[in-house]
Amino acid sequence: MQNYQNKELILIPKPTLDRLKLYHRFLNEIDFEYVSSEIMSQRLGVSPEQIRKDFTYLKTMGKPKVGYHVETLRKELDELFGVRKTTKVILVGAGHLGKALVNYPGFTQYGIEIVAVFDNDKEKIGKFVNDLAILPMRDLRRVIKRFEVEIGIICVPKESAQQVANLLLTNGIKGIWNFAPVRLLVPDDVFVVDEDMIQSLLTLKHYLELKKQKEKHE
Ligand SMILES: NC(=O)c1ccc[n+]([C@@H]2O[C@H](COP(=O)([O-])OP(=O)(O)OC[C@H]3O[C@@H](n4cnc5c(N)ncnc54)[C@H](O)[C@@H]3O)[C@@H](O)[C@H]2O)c1
Repeated sequence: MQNYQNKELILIPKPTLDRLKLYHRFLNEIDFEYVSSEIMSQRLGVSPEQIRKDFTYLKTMGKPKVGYHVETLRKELDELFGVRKTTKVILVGAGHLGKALVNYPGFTQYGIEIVAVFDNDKEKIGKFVNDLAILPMRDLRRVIKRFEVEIGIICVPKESAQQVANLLLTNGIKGIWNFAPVRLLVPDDVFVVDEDMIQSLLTLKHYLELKKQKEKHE
């Protein structure tokens, strides 16, 4: 029952949340004092009405003819996404993708710190990715406890993903960023976000196909 209540706490619908992330990124790129929904609309391709509606989820109100105070909006969105608080993360699967993620320097800017990398391949254990030594799976519990890790990233082949997820959960992880192309089964109080670049590419391919077909018929 309690698990269900946890999920109920998310009041902002997913499409709105996705747009708020887009606005957040945009606000970090500009150095105006105020920004209007019209300007944001021109730059982001979202209608001004939609932007104003999305901002009703925040405390900040726009001023007529001036717009929104950028710094206040930025702070509020930082808070919404927990950017100013550091969240400790571990990654399992130090392969092609796992290494690329560990090597990516951009997470820290958003309050995400990868504190350890794990793998079950004896050949890899002890080797370094960036400045992190690859650890054996038996160290999982100790590291999660010591660093109070909240999120686990899964970068193992799909055949091992559920088993790795189970291990993460038994050791106290409550949020999983899953890159394996498989639907993970988890209890209700655990959040899983699936990431799939292939799906995004297929969407892009689909749009290009549509465009080609349209041009053929014109
Ligand atoms: N979501 C995306 O857009 C996207 C893009 C690329 C790859 N992937 C997926 O990410 C995963 C990793 O891809 P890759 O190319 O890096 O693979 P890879 O084979 O290079 O790396 C996988 C790593 O996982 C380790 N591993 C396997 N089973 C394990 C277990 N039970 N416990 C701990 N470690 C284990 C392996 O030793 C290896 O180091 C795959 O599931 C792949 O399909 C997703």
